Amino acid sequence: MAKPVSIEVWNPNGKYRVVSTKPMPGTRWINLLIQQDCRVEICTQKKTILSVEDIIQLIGDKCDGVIGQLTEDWGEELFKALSRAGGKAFSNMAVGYNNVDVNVATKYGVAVGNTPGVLTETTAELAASLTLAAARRIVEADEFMRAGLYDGWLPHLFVGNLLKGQTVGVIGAGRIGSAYARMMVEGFKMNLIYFDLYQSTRLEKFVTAYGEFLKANGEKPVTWKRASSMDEVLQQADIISLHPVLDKTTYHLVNKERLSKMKKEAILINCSRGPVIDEAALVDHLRENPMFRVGLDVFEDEPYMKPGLSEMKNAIVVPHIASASKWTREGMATLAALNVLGKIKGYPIWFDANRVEPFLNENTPPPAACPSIVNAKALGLPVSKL
Ligand SMILES: NC(=O)C1=CN([C@@H]2O[C@H](COP(=O)(O)OP(=O)(O)OC[C@H]3O[C@@H](n4cnc5c(N)ncnc54)[C@H](O)[C@@H]3O)[C@@H](O)[C@H]2O)C=CC1
Ligand SMILES: O=C(O)C(=O)CO
Repeated sequence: MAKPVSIEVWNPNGKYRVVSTKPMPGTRWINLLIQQDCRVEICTQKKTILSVEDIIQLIGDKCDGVIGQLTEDWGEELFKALSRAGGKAFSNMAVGYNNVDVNVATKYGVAVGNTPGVLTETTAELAASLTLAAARRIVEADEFMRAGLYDGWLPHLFVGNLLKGQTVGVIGAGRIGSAYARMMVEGFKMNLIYFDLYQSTRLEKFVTAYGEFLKANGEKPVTWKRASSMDEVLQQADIISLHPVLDKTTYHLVNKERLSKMKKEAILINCSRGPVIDEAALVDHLRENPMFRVGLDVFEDEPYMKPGLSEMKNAIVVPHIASASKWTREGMATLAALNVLGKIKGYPIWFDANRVEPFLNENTPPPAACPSIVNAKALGLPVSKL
């Protein structure tokens, strides 16, 4: 028998029981649920990653919906328990939902929500930060200063890479990949090469227009290219940033063979999901190519790193913080709560998951809709006409 899990309860007499497996930033999400007659139970257990058994306990005998985290394994056992407790909705507090078996959720009639859009710029900014930190060797230089090793300016001290005029490669030019590409093109006048299964017309138009602007001002225009294969990006780009979803097609997308195709002094950034890179192969590559650098926000076996990675001077590692700005995290909590609430109340699905701003305006009530339900079509849920 698993140990009881500690919880905090809001609005104990609410009609609908909604469980959040973690305390989440801000209070708007709690207030929105309470205003619509929900009893909100927040797990306060001091344990970073809850087990399936812990969550089954939290679900209990009656539960209308759950807000969960990307660290949790939402598969057969949890959706069965949720459905048995009368649950209709689950939402990840994340845009990525590779921790959720959506087919199983659909089988049990449970809607699966995610939180797109609100984290796009914040995540792209972290990818840009890692790019700059890797290009200019900021972490190494900081460690050097703190160790008291600086004894005067030297022509060769921490020489890194100039971004201006170089080529930035983006794999997965969706919301975040496109936002990152724009930052690097506009901010550092880099040329763009991207690979995605779909054409990103908006991104291409942006780079074209910015190139024309530069030309009109007597500067060298930036350019863009849609690559016909991922390898083309790896061979041509000086900086490569990974932004695809994690699924069967993107598991170990960057492996030993592909690493060997990249330039010896290239910089690789990953703010998508750890398993997109074969991390053991990456450690070998970093060891054999000291001028090759990486900036990683995500890891193959989080929270662990593959042996050897933490010793590599040419790697910058941060603990999955790409969406960690206050506004974004509060917004993610709000979208996740509204996904669950909307399904419980029988609201339709918002017409465009890429345009969720109306749900984030704190001065107006949110639309009566679920912001983003990934299995809406499979469940035959109606779409909002708003
Ligand atoms: N590190 C972090 O904290 C965060 C990580 N993420 C990750 O970033 C991912 C992307 O998020 P969004 O940009 O909002 O999603 P999105 O759906 O807008 O973009 C993903 C893009 O990947 C492309 N893609 C899919 N398979 C591909 C393949 N085999 N090769 C090339 N491209 C492929 C899709 O066509 C799409 O354009 C999320 O699924 C999540 O895993 C998102 C937010 C924060
Ligand atoms: O949203 C996601 O997918 C994350 O990884 C955390 O923001």
